Formats: sequence, C-alpha cells, structure tokens
Amino acid sequence: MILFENVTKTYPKTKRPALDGVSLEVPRGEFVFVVGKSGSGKSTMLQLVLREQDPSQGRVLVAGRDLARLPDRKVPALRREIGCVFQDFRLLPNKTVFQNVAYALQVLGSSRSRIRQTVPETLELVGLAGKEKRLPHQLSGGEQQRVAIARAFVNRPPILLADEPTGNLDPATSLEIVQLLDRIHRTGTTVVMATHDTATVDAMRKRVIELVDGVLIRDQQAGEYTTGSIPRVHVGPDGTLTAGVVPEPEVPDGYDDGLAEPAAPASAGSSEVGEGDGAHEDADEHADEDAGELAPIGRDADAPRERVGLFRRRRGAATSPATTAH
Ligand SMILES: Nc1ncnc2c1ncn2[C@@H]1O[C@H](COP(=O)(O)OP(=O)(O)OP(=O)(O)O)[C@@H](O)[C@H]1O
Repeated sequence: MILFENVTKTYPKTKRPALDGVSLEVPRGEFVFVVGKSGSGKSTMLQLVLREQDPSQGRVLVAGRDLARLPDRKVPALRREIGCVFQDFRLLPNKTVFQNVAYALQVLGSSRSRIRQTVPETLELVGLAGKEKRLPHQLSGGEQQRVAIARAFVNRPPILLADEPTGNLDPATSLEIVQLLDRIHRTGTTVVMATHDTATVDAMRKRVIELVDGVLIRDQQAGEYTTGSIPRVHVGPDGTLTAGVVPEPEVPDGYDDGLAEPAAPASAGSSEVGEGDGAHEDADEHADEDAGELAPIGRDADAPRERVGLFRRRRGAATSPATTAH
C-alpha cells in the first residue's frame, strides 16, 4: 500500500537530510507506529505519502502509484484516499461537531442524503453520538480528537495518517484514541501513526518503525517492540552514568491534567445544525462502504467543559483550520 524505496529528503538550505535512505513497505491494512525523537523525520515521512513533499532521491509509491509520476491534477484524488489526523485537532471552531465532519464530505461534493446518513454513523462509531450540536470548545480534548478522526474517516479512506494524535492528551485519553484508531484499522484501513507516546506504543503491540536523525534504525513487527526495552543512559543523583533500562515515568494518581471541572451543560440547541448544509444535491450518490464489524465506542456522556489548559506541550498551533479533504 505504501512503499518507500531508498528515500532521502533534504529540505532546501539544510545540510542534513530529514530522511536518509529510508526503505520500507506498509502493506494494505497494517497498523504501524513511527517513533523517534523530535526532528527525526516522522512528519516528513507522512508528508511524502501525501505528496506534500517530494523526495530528493528515491521513490514513494502509494497504492501502486509512483508519486513522482502522479500528475498534479491527480494529487487531490490521492489525498481523498488518505485521511489525516493531527496533534492540534484542526477543527473549525465555529462549526458544530456535525458540521465539522459533514464539511469533509461537502468539499467532495457529496449529496445531502449521503451526508445525513454517513455523518451520524461515523459520529456513533467514534463515540460521539448525542454531541452533534456541540461546538469544539464545548468538548474535551479527547472528544475533539474523536471529531477529527470522524472527519478523517467519514469518507472511508483506505489510508489514515495520524501525526502525534495524542500529543495534547492525558495518558488514559491517549490510549482511548489509539484504540479508536485500532478499531478503524480493523475495518481494513491502513493506519500510520507518528508518535512520541511510548506508553501507548508499548500497550498496543503493533509494528514499530523507529527513526533516528532521518535514518530508519529499526522496524519491528507487531508484538516485538517495547520502548521500555531500549537501553538508555541513566544519570544517577550523584552524577554517575548507568546504561540500562529506564522505566517510563508513571503518571501519579490524581495528577492534575490541567482541565477545568466540568462546566454547566451548554444548551444543546444553541446552534442550528445544518445537516448537509451546503451539500451538492447533484453529486456523489454512491452508497457508503461498509464500515465492517465496528461497534460504536461507548464512552460515558460527560458534561461539556471548557478547556483551560493542555496536559502536554502544544506544538505549533494551527494557523488556519484544515480539513482532511485536500
Ligand atoms: N519545511 C522544512 N524546511 C526545512 N527543514 C525542515 C522542514 N520541515 C522539517 N524540517 C527539518 O527536517 C527534520 C525532520 O523534521 P520532521 O518534522 O519531519 O521531524 P519529526 O520527527 O516529525 O519531529 P516532531 O516530532 O518534532 O514533529 C528536522 O530537522 C526539521 O527541522
């Protein structure tokens, strides 16, 4: 499904390649984590799959297509086959949950009837049934990421790329989000997730690709990899250096995740939901693809709350809302 053949990417005016001679194959329907410290080339790898960047050397093939030979006019079609999820959610702040997800279909010219059917199905799938009329700020971070995943998956793309999707979430919510991605994967979707989230990687027991300074240094099949098994140098209190396995720090009980207490429930009817609003009636009437054996993901309906902080560092905030449809 995704093939890198000796791919090197050197950005203009940089000396060191962001990716250096990377070869790998991700077969159709696989779930793979891409790990590595900041700057190791994870995002660059995902951007090459989307043809947002071109390799300096080597070839990238997606679904059998050599992206270097793909005419520019066919790039939007390629990107329609690839859903994207980001660390910072990138939701449209003034649109409801329903409208955020519907928008991804509207830009593809989907019909109102398809939108009316597919959006609620997808929101149920990601555990957001009943929250269609909320605005993003009335959702927790985990719920916002669920909206983003629904938006990325509403068109049932065969590939889902996730770039640090848990980077702004607490550990428990992170695991829920990755489990949701795993459910999507089990419908047959190829999922590639770049992450620093070692605890989640260890918990999921998937294939793991590790980059160091743009070089692929390990590619371990599902179940063979735990980040905790990587030898590290530990600096003791007296300054002595010890090589050995250093456990990940555990999050203590009662850790303040920076989120405010639940606020009073917002009026669910406070904004009109334009189901299919703006959709083209004359466009795509194709039946939905079967979502597979997916069951809706249960998650207790909690009160909407205002986000006042973030658990972890927030990378460069989005300067403009983006959708998964390019
Ligand atoms: N548009 C760009 N122009 C120049 N250099 C870039 C560009 N994008 C990334 N780089 C450089 O390429 C290298 C790899 O960056 P990349 O964003 O792919 O790493 P990453 O592993 O995704 O990092 P992070 O986890 O912080 O997102 C870094 O040295 C970065 O500075």
